[in-house]
Amino acid sequence: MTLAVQRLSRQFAGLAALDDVSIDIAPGEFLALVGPSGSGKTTLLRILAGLDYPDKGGVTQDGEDFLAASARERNVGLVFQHYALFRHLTVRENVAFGLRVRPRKRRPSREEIRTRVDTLLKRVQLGDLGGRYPSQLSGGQRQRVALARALAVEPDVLLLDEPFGALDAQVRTALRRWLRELHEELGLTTVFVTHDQEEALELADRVAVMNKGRIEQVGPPHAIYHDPATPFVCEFVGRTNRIVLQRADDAWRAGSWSTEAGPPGSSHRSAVAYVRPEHLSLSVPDDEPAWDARLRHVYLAGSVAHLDIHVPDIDQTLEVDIASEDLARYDLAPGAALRVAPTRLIAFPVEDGPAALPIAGERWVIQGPGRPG
Ligand SMILES: Nc1ncnc2c1ncn2[C@@H]1O[C@H](COP(=O)(O)OP(=O)(O)OP(=O)(O)O)[C@@H](O)[C@H]1O
Repeated sequence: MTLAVQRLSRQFAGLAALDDVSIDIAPGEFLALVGPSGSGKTTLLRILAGLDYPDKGGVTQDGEDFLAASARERNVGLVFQHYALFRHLTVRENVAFGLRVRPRKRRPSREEIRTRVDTLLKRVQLGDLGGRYPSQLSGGQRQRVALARALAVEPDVLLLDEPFGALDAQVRTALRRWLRELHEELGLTTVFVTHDQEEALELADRVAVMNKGRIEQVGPPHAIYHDPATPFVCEFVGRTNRIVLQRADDAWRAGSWSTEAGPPGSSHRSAVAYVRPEHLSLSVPDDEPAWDARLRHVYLAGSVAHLDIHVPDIDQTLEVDIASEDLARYDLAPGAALRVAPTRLIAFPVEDGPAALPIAGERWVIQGPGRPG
């Protein structure tokens, strides 16, 4: 059952929490909503859950009006960051709750409830802890109980709002992998809100990046990471370096580095370009344009080394990632002199004038030193 979100708008005190948002959520899809604080993620989720209503727009489920159904009729499972488990109920009773409170006609028998709770507790790997109270569980265990409780009513759609937000990094990583496996096993449609873009890229089939109540880009994780559509997505998702390019005749230039690449027929004079740290090369052939740079710091992070290098020519410190094992190969100690050049940039021409706003819809990719992409 496809959920079609059509042109939703929601205002609070004159401010747009959602501004004309449309997206189709396919059956069995794992969709992550990411974006900075206040970008409208929770508002969209609450509307899907039936906890809030839009001022404009609608949602249909296979053509039927989804918003006309009450929260209960929608058959959604909900999990929030702060586990709203009932403290006076055991784990088993918490998981069974949604089934016990059903109207008599739709309520499964005691025996059926017991079997279903057993199965779910095993599935969330809490089979032995059914008799405990929430206060006797770790944060990660409580979130798994919350998830089991949401799953007990056999929802069509699972809505998760920062479910691992309050957990430490290690538990969080373990739980997100586990959640992805669970999602694949059950084939549920899942909408997952997080402000952690890494979590979204790792978990989701598609990621919707939200900014100021709008969806800036939606696509599979690799497209969001490798082909960000707007400057905002470049800056929000993953680490990046921002460089200003100036046009000089047929070349685009930033200090001593230049490239002949440019959008065909473009008449713009300046652009902002984004380069990922892994797209800055330290082994540039002598006849290719490059910046002279000096290594400032090396941060070793396991298999990857993060370098801060200073490029006097453009007066910027850039982040470069290389494989840790290459540190010795390049003889990289702080203070070392380097030649560096971007191997892939995403560039957005900007309007002339002090505001230098990006020109909507215009963007080009520069691939390889000096070669147009
Ligand atoms: N009930 C409300 N009353 C007034 N303003 C609200 C209400 N709910 C949300 N807002 C406002 O709407 C905007 C979007 O909020 P929302 O909670 O959807 O953002 P979010 O992306 O989920 O943020 P976060 O990551 O911080 O949870 C914010 O500016 C917020 O202050």
